[in-house]
Amino acid sequence: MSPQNRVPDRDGNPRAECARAGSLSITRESLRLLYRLADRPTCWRLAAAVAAIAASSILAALAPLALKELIDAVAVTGRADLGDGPPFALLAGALYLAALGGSRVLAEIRPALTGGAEQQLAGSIRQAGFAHLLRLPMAFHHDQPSGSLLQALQHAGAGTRMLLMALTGSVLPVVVEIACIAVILARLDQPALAVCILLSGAAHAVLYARLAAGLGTRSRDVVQGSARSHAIVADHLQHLEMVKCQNAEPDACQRLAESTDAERAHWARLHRQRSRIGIASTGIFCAAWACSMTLAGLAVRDGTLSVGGFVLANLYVMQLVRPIESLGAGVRDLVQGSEWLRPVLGMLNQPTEGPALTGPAGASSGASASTGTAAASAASRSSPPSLSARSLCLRHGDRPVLDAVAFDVAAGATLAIVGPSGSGKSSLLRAILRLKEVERGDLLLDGHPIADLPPASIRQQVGFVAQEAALLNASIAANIAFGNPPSSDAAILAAANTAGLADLLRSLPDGCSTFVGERGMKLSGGERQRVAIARAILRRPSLLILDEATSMLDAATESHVMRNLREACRGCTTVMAAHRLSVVAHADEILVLDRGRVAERGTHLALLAAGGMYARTWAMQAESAPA
Ligand SMILES: Nc1ncnc2c1ncn2[C@@H]1O[C@H](COP(=O)(O)OP(=O)(O)OP(=O)(O)O)[C@@H](O)[C@H]1O
Repeated sequence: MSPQNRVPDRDGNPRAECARAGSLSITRESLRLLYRLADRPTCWRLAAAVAAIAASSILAALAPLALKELIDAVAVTGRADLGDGPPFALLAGALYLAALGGSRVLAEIRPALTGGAEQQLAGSIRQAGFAHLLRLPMAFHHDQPSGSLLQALQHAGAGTRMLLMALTGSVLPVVVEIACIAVILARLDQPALAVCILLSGAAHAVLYARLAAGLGTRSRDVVQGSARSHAIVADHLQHLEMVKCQNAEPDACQRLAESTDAERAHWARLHRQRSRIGIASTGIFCAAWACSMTLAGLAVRDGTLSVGGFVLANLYVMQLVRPIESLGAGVRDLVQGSEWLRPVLGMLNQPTEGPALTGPAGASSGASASTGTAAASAASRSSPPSLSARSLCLRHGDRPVLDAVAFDVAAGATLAIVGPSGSGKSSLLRAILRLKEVERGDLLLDGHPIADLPPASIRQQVGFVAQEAALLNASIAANIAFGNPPSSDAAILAAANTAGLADLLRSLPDGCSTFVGERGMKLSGGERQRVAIARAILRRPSLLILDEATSMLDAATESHVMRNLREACRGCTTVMAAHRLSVVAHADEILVLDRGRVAERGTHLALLAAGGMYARTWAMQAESAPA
């Protein structure tokens, strides 16, 4: 299957094989995944739980045998002989109680053993899912609401618990118990009775196999519905300011209400399907019980079965109710738990961008990070790469974005990309970072096709400042240090000062320790951009990529920050996109993009002299600039 086919749909379910696989194969895949993730203590705990379950089930199955002996002894002597010595009836009674009690005690030990295993596996699956999500290409994330991904990770934990509960609490004990009962019933030497019970078992198997498929579909609908609702909540919370300014709170609530209604309908269908299985199971049991008792009664009348044997047959048939009900519940939970895990399995089946780097983030980009000023850090960075493009074509889905773009940037030189909005500037920068794959042509880093280089090894040498500064809900210092080699407070402060944050930090009571809020909402747009620039400076990149990095700064601050940035990253190869042409005037070459094609190229002065698109834009901006 080609990678494109593995891109997920908008409902949170990958369009990979996983989304089409039947419930049974999803259950198999879920169990394989849990097996891979189980650590040694969990394996031991589960092995002990299985042993306890098997012993409990065997004791439960044997208990009626002791009762039969007790009843037969009483029936033969007419009374339970409590006279001389330990009588047989007393022994049989004691064994009956011991078997019942032992079975219960062992059954109670199971949750204590499986509880720890459930916690470990649920935690590990979330960890594995999150780690994998981070390594999936941006194309996956562009098509996937983050709320539904979050919900998929949560469902994975719940699904894991449900699967383990179903296996260790229902399916496994019941299978052992039914096997024991089958052996005992066979030894009663009542073939008609045995056939009757076997037929009932077969009918149940057919019932579960047929209804489990329907249950899988209903469970999948519930999971998708819930993912949709989560995506709606996350989407509106992330854009709360816009929702408020649009007075759109009722619209947002309405969207969630519609999704919740659909979800409720899916749940109702799931519950109906579960009830259908339960009712059909009870019907089969009643028919089997009526047949068995009729046959056992006839055998007692004909003298081929003792009274104890009749009671035993009755007990076992009755005792089959609970296991068969448990088995039904177990199968239902197994199917449902697997469906809860399906989205994460789908995610884990998606091919990642390439191997992640091991060791601390940015570790190789310079070990002397902890002390330096910007100048010292510039000296310690690895040598800058050259960058070139030949006939580069790129598309987003069916839309061509770049067409036959070519350029050469020597090591340490600066290439600027300008052009109207939507002309493909950001897409080109993302192609260099391998956040977007090239469709045709070559993009070469130091002569190596970027498509052949692991994304992590490219990004390790890059300092990237995006159009919208991405800040985590942490302190300013933590945001500057994020993903960079371990740095001292002095180095972080130096980077912040270089990025023009000195005045801001002085004005904040907590300085660099000030929390910036979710997505940096407690800072202004320009402050967020400067924190992102400080992060890039601290990285001591050999390749600097700036996408409208200073678009939110006033002209004076922009010129000050850009001067500092050039000084701090002196010697870096730089590729920058900007609308404000004054920012790119110093570049060694300026590429003017128009609808994905290179319309003009040259230095600032050459482009002005050419009197084309660049010169017209320059004149327009000069006119509107404040004196
Ligand atoms: N993930 C995406 N999926 C589909 N189309 C996209 C995606 N990202 C960008 N595009 C489209 O690609 C085209 C180029 O976008 P790009 O962001 O590269 O332009 P730009 O020159 O950087 O624009 P701006 O100056 O406004 O930032 C646009 O028409 C845009 O709609």
